[in-house]
Amino acid sequence: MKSTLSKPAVLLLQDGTIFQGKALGKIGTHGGEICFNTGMTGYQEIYTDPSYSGQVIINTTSHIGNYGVMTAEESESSKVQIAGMVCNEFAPLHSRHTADGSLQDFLENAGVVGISGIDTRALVRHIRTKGVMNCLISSEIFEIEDLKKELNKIPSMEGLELSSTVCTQEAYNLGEENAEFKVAVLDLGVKKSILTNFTDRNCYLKVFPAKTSFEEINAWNPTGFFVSNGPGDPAVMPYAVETVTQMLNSDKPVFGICLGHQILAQVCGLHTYKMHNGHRGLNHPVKNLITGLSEITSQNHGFAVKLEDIQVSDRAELTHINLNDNTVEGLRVKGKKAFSVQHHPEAAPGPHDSRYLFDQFVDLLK
Ligand SMILES: NC(=O)CC[C@H](N)C(=O)O
Repeated sequence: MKSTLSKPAVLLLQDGTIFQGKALGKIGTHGGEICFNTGMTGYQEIYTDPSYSGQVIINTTSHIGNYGVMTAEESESSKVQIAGMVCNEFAPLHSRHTADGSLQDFLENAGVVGISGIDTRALVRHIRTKGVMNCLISSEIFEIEDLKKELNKIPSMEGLELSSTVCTQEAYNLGEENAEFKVAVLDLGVKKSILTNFTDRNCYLKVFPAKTSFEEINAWNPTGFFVSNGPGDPAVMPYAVETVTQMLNSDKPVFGICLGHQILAQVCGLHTYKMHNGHRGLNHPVKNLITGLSEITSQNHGFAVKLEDIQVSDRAELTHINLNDNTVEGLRVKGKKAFSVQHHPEAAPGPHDSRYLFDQFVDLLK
């Protein structure tokens, strides 16, 4: 067993609560906003999803690491994005014939500081009651006052713009050049599997950095626009709201996922808010109000669009609702070929119930 895994570690929450456990990943000190994901599989996809930038992930499933990693195939971006990881049982050994390494090595090489041996049920119940907060994990500092000092340096997720730091810094193309449709992607922290869902549907892509102007994007002459998922607070991204406003004004089809949905909502004059606790998991029930059918969805968000705003909007119409807590899950823009969802139709990880939304977008491109 790696020696790291036998060293002690500590988790300090912003409200002063302390959990003791064992180190994993890299020996060090790191923190972020503490969030829980209830998915039972897909840890590698989660850790490499750019939407998790700045967040420490509690995996509520009881065993993590047991199937190792497939570095290239199962990563949602080119690096590990999470700010830390908390779990109950961390598997020192993995078993899967296609794995190319262990999760311990994967996290250690990525510089991720983690902690295992935590009663994740108690921890999640605590956060569910108190609401989302910052935390610090350390396997090198054990003095409470020193830990508190480090924790206080972590910024609040509310008011934080992160897309421009995690997105591509150079525009690039993906797919077959002679494909039927050309989709311009506004990269706010896009997941790889979203892009493959487009290229699998006869779309040639050009992926643009978050702060690219509409003029530059439209100069490529796309058939339609996609506004991606991504980390941070949607309320502090006026640049993206401006770009998507112009996308909408062009009358070409527009599709948004998660952060992209929150931006499209703001274009329609709706507001977003920070949730008491976000939605992160693979089994969240959502109802499509147009078809009357429900779908089981993959989710990862800490902000949401205000339901009261969309109920009185003359620009946006509610298309999907969350069956657990009646939060806004989807909208379409009246009189435009534009729609968006809060959940993740690409899944990765998660069920594929909502993949029809990619087909719906391709139908609009036609
Ligand atoms: N997956 C996402 O795009 C997340 C959107 C946004 N950062 C939120 O937490 O709500």
